Amino acid sequence: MLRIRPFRRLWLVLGVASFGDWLGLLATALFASSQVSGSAAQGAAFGGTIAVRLLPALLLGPIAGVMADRFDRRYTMVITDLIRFVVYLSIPLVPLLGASGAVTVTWAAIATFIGETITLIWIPAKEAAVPNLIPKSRIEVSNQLTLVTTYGITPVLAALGLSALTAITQHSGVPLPNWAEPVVLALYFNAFSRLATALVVFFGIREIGGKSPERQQDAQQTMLRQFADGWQYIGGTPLVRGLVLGIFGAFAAGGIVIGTARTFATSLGAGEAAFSLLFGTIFIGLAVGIGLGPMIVKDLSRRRWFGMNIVLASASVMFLGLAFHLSMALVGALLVGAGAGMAFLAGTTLLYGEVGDEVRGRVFSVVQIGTRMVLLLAITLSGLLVGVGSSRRVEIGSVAVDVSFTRVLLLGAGLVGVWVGISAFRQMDDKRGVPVLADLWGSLRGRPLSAAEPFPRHGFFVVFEGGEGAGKSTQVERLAEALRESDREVVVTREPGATDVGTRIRSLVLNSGDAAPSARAEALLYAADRAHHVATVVRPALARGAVVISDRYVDSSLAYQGAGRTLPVQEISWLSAWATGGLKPDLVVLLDVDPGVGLGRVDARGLGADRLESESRAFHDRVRYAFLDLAAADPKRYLVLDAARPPGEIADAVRKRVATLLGHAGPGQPPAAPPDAEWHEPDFAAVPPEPPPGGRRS
Ligand SMILES: Nc1ncnc2c1ncn2[C@@H]1O[C@H](COP(=O)(O)OP(=O)(O)OP(=O)(O)O)[C@@H](O)[C@H]1O
Ligand SMILES: Cc1cn([C@H]2C[C@H](O)[C@@H](COP(=O)(O)O)O2)c(=O)[nH]c1=O
Repeated sequence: MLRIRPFRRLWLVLGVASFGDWLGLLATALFASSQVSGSAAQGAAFGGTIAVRLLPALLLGPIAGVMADRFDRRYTMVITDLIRFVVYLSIPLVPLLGASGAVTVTWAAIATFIGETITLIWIPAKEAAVPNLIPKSRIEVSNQLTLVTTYGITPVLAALGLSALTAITQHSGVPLPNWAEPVVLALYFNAFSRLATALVVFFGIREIGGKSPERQQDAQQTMLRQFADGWQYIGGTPLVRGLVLGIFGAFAAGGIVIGTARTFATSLGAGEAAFSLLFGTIFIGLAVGIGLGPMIVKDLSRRRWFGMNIVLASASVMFLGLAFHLSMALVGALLVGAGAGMAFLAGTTLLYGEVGDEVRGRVFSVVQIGTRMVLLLAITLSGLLVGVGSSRRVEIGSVAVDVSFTRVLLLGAGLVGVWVGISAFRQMDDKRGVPVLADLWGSLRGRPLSAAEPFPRHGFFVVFEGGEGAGKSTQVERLAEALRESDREVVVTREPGATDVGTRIRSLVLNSGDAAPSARAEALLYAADRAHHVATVVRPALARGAVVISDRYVDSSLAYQGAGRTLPVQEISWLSAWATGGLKPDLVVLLDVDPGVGLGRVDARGLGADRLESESRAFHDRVRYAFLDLAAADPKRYLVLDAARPPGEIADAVRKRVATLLGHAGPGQPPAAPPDAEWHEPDFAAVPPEPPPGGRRS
């Protein structure tokens, strides 16, 4: 709790300063345009002042981050704020000293330029300092608060406040002295808000000061070396590189929509008002995404969420390209904003948490400058490109749509963004082996799936599945014999019952007489056996480089407890993913046999039937078709064989497939074709009533 206090103080003062900044931006532009006459000159003064605010990013950007990492951040923030106070205060004071309109405008532009340049040093120092003030678990909330305040509340308040003040003074009819004009008052507010920040940081947030030993050591290097190291760190750290590129991608998506919005609105047959609506909707989406996103997805992995949001924003840009009605376009714009906002929030939160203190200033400087540049470039380039080519009117039924280059641009940009998002997702996925949609759905419902456990996997994992008496044990032994002839270590195992714990579980589920577990308890018992089996037998063997051959694995639970007992299959899938830490087999050999034939073989052994073998024929039919459905959903991973064929033929087919998969990999080497990372999502909604077509088996 104590550690949060300084941050609260900082947040409050940053809110006021941000309000001052927005007020200053609007006021300086209005002030400059009010000093000259003629609409052209006023337009140039207004636009020029805003452009001047973006220019310093290009010039000072590269060294701003180095300064934030090199010097004491508290002093950096205080000194830069004091300079800004003086510079901003000078803007309304110059005309009071009798300067002409032209001199005043020129000075307003120069002062804005200096102020913005100084801001570029202040922001990385602040961004780098914030994570040192708050516990890691609170970073997202505080980041959320800061983003909403900076980009949502304060710009709106500034615009409303300024226009309200102007309206009141205009309607009152009382002539005001120059120094009390609303715009001038706003400029004073902007200047004094910087003074307030400097004082609070200096006297109230001393925690920002000082340097870690790593930063002290880094400061021995030249600034050029530190600058080069910063770029090397960003380029050479996959997570940081992915995050930075992803954030740029999200801003590019927003920029393209803004740049094309005017032409796009016209192509929808709507006018200026539609443009403003689209523009405003993006910002509403942004605020909604940043404000509500974390509450909705709850504990979903932020790395995954980041990639998902880039995909959401980009897919929404594509949707915009296809929209033929304003209502569709508004939905698209809302989703673009929400996706971009959530991606920005997740990305910056991850950066706060993952990037070390000694290099944080440089990373945030790149993010800050890069996003400005990308936004500016995307708006300008897309604004220029929309003029290319002519548009055609296409009629689809009763709807007429203008097919223009704007739409092509939106579709193309969206497609590239989707690709970037998927790549980012793949690069930084921390839950490999956990199905994406199930994970998302689970998180929305408050039950996120845990991440796949990383481990050095050098071996090969084959699983035999099938109904009762299909011949699994027979084929497991045959394959093991064949593989043992090579130099490989072969581990033969089974579920349930491969361990001491498993033996007890096996007798509980299969031979418990009248004390039979309920369906859910049964599912949990199989999962418990599996968790222990994977942790103590399968993973260690795979880590050693062995070939592990298991008689039954996860699919048995999906088929028996899911389809057989009719428990929700997705929940059984979650349970298994959790129990196994996301471990999937490289190959599943499914021995498919008519339950009548299989149970007949079991009967012929004369050992009696266990609890599951004694289930109804309908139960075993459901199990059979569930296995076949699982294989059909992921054909690359499965080898489906007709278990009525002679054992020797089946063994040959299995041996061949295993040899192909092991390829030329020697003992202790991973298989030639590494398995993909995710569980397929079973869907047993429709169990086929008739026997499977022969084509599904080899
Ligand atoms: N392809 C086959 N054709 C005919 N009989 C077979 C075939 N494969 C195995 N059998 C016989 O069927 C019986 C069951 O075989 P096996 O124990 O290998 O099956 P299983 O699938 O492991 O059975 P369970 O479901 O009980 O674990 C055994 O008596 C075995 O000799
Ligand atoms: C792993 C697993 C197994 N079962 C059932 C399937 C069989 O009836 C028995 C196992 O015995 P077998 O000797 O391998 O035939 O248990 C299940 O219902 N769920 C599972 O996850």
